[in-house]
Amino acid sequence: MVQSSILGFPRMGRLRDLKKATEAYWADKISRDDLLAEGKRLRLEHWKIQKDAGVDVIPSNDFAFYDQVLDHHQLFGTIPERYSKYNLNPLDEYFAMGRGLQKEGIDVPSLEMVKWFDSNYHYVKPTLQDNQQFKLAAEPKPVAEFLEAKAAGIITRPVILGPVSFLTLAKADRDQTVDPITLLEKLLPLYVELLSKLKAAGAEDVQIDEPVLVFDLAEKSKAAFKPAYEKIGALGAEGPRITLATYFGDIVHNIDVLADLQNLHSIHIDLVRNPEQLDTVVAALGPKQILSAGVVDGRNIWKTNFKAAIEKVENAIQKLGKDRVIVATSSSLLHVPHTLASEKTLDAEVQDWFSFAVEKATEVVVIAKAVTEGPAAVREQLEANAKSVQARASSARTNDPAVKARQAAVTPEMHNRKSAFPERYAEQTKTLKLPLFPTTTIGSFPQTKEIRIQRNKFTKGEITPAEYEKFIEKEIQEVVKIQEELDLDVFVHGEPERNDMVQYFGERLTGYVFTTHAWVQSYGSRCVRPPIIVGDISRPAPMTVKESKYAASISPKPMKGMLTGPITCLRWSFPRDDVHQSVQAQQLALALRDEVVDLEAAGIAVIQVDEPALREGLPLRTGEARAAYLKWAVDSFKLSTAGVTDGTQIHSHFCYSEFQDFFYAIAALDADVLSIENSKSDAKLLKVFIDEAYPRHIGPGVYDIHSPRVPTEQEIKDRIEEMLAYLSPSQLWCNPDCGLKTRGWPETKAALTAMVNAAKYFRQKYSQ
Ligand code: MET
Ligand SMILES: [Zn+2]
Repeated sequence: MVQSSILGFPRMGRLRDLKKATEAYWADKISRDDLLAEGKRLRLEHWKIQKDAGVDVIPSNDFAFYDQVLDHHQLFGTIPERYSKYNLNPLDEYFAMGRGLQKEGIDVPSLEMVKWFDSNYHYVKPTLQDNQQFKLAAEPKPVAEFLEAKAAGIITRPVILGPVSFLTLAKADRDQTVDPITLLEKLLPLYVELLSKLKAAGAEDVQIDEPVLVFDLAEKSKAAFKPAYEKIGALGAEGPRITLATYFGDIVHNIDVLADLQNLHSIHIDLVRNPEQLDTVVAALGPKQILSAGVVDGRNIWKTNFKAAIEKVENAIQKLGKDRVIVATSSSLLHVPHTLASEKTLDAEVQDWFSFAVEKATEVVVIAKAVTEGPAAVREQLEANAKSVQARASSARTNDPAVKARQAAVTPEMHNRKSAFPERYAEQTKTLKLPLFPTTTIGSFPQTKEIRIQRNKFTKGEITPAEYEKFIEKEIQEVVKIQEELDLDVFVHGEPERNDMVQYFGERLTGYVFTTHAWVQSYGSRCVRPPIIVGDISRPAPMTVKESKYAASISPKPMKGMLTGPITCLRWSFPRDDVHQSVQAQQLALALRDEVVDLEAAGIAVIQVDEPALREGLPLRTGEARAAYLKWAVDSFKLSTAGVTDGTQIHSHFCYSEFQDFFYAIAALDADVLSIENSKSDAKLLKVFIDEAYPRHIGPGVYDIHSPRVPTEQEIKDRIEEMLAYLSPSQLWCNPDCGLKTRGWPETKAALTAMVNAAKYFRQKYSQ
């Protein structure tokens, strides 16, 4: 019999129950016991959902109150002393590492959090010491959760992060120099101990995630697999059977590692992302080893095409036989929303195309049954599925001939500005007349409670569109007045009308749909609800011109139009899986190009196209895949911005500072002005701009907007002074790191006052 399996289930619950409980606990509104009980309730509910769906292999220890990687800190006793010294309750210590703690004389920042591979989930980086000791928790969470499920009559497969991935994803603590992978020998005994404990508790199977196998691994990490799994495998019958799971990429480039993993029970691979790796992996399996075939997408919300998925599994069965294949989700389902059943407002046509975690649980079961008993056993499901797949493929919503025709007519010239930067700059100076060290902000001003209340009223129909528009105009008037008082040089309208920088545009484009409950965890208790791209994208009408034009009409200063770029619109949505992402990006680019041209025609001479997600789209592996991505990503940006005349100044914004390995891409965008996050980084990073002789203008953020702390004028001056070591006075702009929507007004005004004064100081210094 071919079994069905799930690699991990989303833990937030149907109505983001975990988020609510966790935040209530942080706000002292519920007790620790209440929170623990809610966690337990959710775990049970999720196991039952999977069991009721008929899933054979159900995960445990996929639950976490904050982050599953952070859980391993407590599991292995790697809690830095700055947290452990307070002797907090373990749960509070855990949250202190995840989100920092400022309370009753304790003031400790969080550990670093970074993106989990190329997903929008963030994990807390394991942070290790030079003399790191490891100690297995007295009551290891994987054992506790296994027993909890067992007590409820459900036998699960505990999930743990493997030693090589744990150490490869780890870093030395600040001021420490240890190379984490060198700690392998010390860490391995804990895995052995944990696995024996799991076995003793009754766990026959354990899933060990080693997703780093999809990277271009450093030799040291790659070489760590052999000793690690020799040791783990040596447990033999004393330990559980191990499924080693990889996902989000292929492992063909590391295939030789499999030779050292032949004592493991099974190997899981992602056949949604990389179906082509099947043959290579099958050929490298040991004679009895089982293949866990990830054919149900753990990263996206589309209904699985049963026919295609069954073909993939059959293909594996042909080579291995039915006993050696398991049907699985491609990765944990952490990255998809809980259930489609919560969506009451989607229209029936598109609703039938989606499948969230609960629905995907049924999908693995149907596929497993189809290959075990033959298609007749699930004929009804297969027929319904084929119908829905067919309906999606031929729907007028997916295919817009006008969009396709427009894409076919895109020429190489459309990607380039009319002239090179020096000529453009000369034209821009004529109209903009900006001083040295021009000051500006990144777009949004504080989104006050009042703004949210009015937006809510408008969404619910409690106020008319005209009333809402009046309100927005009043907000714009206010921010214009404030910017006048602050004496900034390039104004913004403040984005009061935008709920979210992607959703706002999605709602004004065809091809997008929106959900009401489809939340996915981004980090800790924070969830996002990405819009879904269902079809060809076009712009029926201008999206931002009204607000920008209004703002420009009430001030003599240059007003910056503000757009979200094509790659960010794509990356922060659930993309289509039926056309390549480059095609979707180009459609977005064409829609935005029209907007840029319309803004210019409306008299907006400065236009910023934000691309904060450009870097995170980089493929996990270097080399060709990266170059290909950068080509289409850069082209999309250029296509969206190059329709204007030389006199229009194009800005772009990136809120991350790791642009060293990425410099060429940013430079290739050919934006007249870049603003980048920089206030927390070493100004030395800016050296790349001299080394590469960057010719255009740039505003490295002069202060951090993530905290309410107000920088002093002197701090900003020092910052600018440092930047001047790398950038010339004539190319430097002054701006914060990012938008100010999460800030309050008092600190915003104070910080911008300091910024403007600092800029004036340098302006004066350099104009003499
Ligand atoms: C995450 S980048 C945000 C840019 C946007 N224009 C803002 O100011 O909010
Ligand atoms: Zn930003």
